[in-house]
Amino acid sequence: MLEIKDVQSFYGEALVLNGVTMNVKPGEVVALLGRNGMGKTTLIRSIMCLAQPQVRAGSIKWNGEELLGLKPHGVAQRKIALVPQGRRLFPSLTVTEHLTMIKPTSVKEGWTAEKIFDMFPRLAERRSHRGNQLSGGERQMLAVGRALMIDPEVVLMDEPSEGLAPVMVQHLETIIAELGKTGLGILLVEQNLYSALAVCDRVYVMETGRIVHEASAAEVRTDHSSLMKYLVVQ
Ligand SMILES: Nc1ncnc2c1ncn2[C@@H]1O[C@H](COP(=O)(O)OP(=O)(O)OP(=O)(O)O)[C@@H](O)[C@H]1O
Repeated sequence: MLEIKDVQSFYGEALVLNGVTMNVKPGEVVALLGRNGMGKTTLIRSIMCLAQPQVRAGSIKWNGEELLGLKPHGVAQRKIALVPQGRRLFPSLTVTEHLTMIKPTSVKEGWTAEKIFDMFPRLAERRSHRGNQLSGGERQMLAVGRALMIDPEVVLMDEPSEGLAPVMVQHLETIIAELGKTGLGILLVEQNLYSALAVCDRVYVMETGRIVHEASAAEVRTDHSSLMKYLVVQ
């Protein structure tokens, strides 16, 4: 289980996360909602121990072990994967190379490039295409596939549906729901309430660096009037 407690994160002297407490249990799809600039990406970066922001208070524990102070590759070694905002692919590497640079083809355990291609047939068709030759949807599929190649127990997804056509968003929702059923924990950063509700079990809402609301997805589906002031409605 991922347990975030009273986290305060700074960029320079600017306090951006001000006492964030939340958790993600195994097999749970948890949505972190909030408008632009509220601190969602900062929380993801804090969990991954990326160089910025600086976490100056609180704890981020994974199965009881403190993550703060680790290097990002140490976080990844603990089976925590990131699908970053903007996908961050290598323009000159092929689809296959993006996957096999994480795990060589000789390793047959866990996720393999072939299993990723089974999940995303479109990527299989494009396996020899380079990062800069892919559409936005294909890039997002590859970003998810690449994250899975570390055989994660939890995946942090930073606005994976951003900029995608509605049909791609639906495809991605199906994949996220299926992954959740396999026992993977997923922290899904979203701005769109309805997109999050299509897949998640639980919802947190962030506003200016604080969690201002927590509810089960079932509660929010029944009545989300109290959340609307915090969210983008599309
Ligand atoms: N590298 C940085 N240096 C200084 N301030 C930053 C940096 N990155 C983000 N911020 C500021 O921190 C605040 C939170 O940003 P963050 O990117 O975490 O928000 P967000 O909720 O993920 O929004 P978005 O959906 O736009 O990504 C914003 O005020 C932003 O301007």
